[in-house]
Amino acid sequence: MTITNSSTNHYHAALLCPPGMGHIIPFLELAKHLVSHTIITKVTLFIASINNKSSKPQVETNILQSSMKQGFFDIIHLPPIDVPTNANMGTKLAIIMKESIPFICHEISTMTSPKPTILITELFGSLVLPIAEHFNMSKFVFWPSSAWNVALSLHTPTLDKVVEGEFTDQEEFIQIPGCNPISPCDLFSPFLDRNDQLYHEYLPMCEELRKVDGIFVNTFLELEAKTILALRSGKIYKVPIYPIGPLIREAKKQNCDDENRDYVIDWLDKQEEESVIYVSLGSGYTMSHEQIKEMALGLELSGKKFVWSLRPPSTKAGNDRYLTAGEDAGSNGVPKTRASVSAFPDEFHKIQNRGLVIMDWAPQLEILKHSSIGVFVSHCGWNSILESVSCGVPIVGWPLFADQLMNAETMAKEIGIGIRLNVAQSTKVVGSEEIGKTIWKIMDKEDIEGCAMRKRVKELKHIAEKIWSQDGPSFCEMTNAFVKMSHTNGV
Ligand SMILES: O=c1ccn([C@@H]2O[C@H](COP(=O)(O)OP(=O)(O)O[C@H]3O[C@H](CO)[C@@H](O)[C@H](O)[C@H]3O)[C@@H](O)[C@H]2O)c(=O)[nH]1
Repeated sequence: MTITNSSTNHYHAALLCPPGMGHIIPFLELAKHLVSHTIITKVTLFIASINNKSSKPQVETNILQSSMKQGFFDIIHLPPIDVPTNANMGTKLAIIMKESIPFICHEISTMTSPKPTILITELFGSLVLPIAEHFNMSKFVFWPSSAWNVALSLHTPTLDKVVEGEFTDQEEFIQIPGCNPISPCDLFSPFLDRNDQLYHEYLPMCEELRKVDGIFVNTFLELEAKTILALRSGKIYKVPIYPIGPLIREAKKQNCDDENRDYVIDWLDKQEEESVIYVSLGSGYTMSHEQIKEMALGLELSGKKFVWSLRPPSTKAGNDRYLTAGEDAGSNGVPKTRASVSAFPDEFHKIQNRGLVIMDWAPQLEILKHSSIGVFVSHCGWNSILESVSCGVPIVGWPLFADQLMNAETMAKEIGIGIRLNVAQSTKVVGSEEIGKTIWKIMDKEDIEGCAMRKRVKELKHIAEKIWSQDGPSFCEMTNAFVKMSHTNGV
């Protein structure tokens, strides 16, 4: 794309990222892509943090250190903020971002060459956006989740006026102009209780979202065409939408222990093509005893080999991070050498010798990229969905909370690359039979639906490969955003 004269100004973009790996990973990718974009000369990434007693996960430190070493952009850690321990994560994030405002203002006011002219943050940081006006900066939101989720948040101030009673008690699906309707059961945390502090934090964030110069969404047209077109039609609210995904890490740059990484990859090298299941329910979630039991039985029923990234309940991972389920096992299948795995149920021993359990940070992208992986059992965090798409791996979705229920629905229905598991509403657990038969269906070479999903995800993989090339669609979307900004704001 040719950039017009008025857009040849070079900008300094300040990025404000909430704490947590699900946010930090896509923000680092956004920062790298901005730096490599010709219109942006400098990027500063502010990372907010929570004041808690436990130290930062080693992997977070490793990932940030390796980005700093590359020296493409500056990283500023904001002072840790105290939050009530009993508050839910959404409320904690809102408090952290609001209380970080004085520190961000101080940092921005001291920056001189060049002064930051663009502020980009996430939904939870949107309450910080009014400071952009004070510093004469353009303001953008970066959305590390689906376009459907953007549509819901943009429509929330309208829904707030027309929906009576609790959202979750509605008998009808929630309608958003031009988009797929949303089941009240799939709405994320702020919608669960309109009297809760979180809803009162969330509503003004949605109002701020309506005032930005643009929303960068980590998605692309072929993934969510219907929703992106609805957003762009202005029927929901007139805000410029820029799909700039998929922003995901390179498979080579996984920040985990090399020896452990080699152990997993060597094991995968010995397996047949598309024969292994990869299981991971996210970077922070700890499975319950009951969930582990059903998953273990489900893996057994599937009859396939597996790699399972697992955080056991109420325990910390020990030093020895990788084990085959059988190798270190005692008579009941519980590995003897690890006090921490005493939390595993007996069902675990039924799958011994069939797979590999990773008790710490898994090299997820490298695993997904490996030709032996045939399916990903995922909690449907948006980064995981994008990574699976980019590696051409179909998904079995076990959504747990937050946006994951809507993500799983999009993954299965709009994107068409997998199946969402049925979760028992009372226990929030999926039965082993459901897990086993769904895995089987997706991996079965004879199953027509399974074949269609595998074909679709491979097509999307090829599209995703070219999307960030120079003059590829996502590169051009980013250019468009800054060209429009310079015309509108005259910066
Ligand atoms: O052992 C692990 C576990 C995770 N990851 C990586 O960590 C990221 C996890 O991101 P995601 O799949 O989005 O899960 P969460 O960390 O749970 O993400 C949070 O942030 C997402 C983006 O906003 C939301 O969609 C989720 O609901 C929310 O829980 C991905 O890049 C994974 O590759 C690893 O590399 N190794």
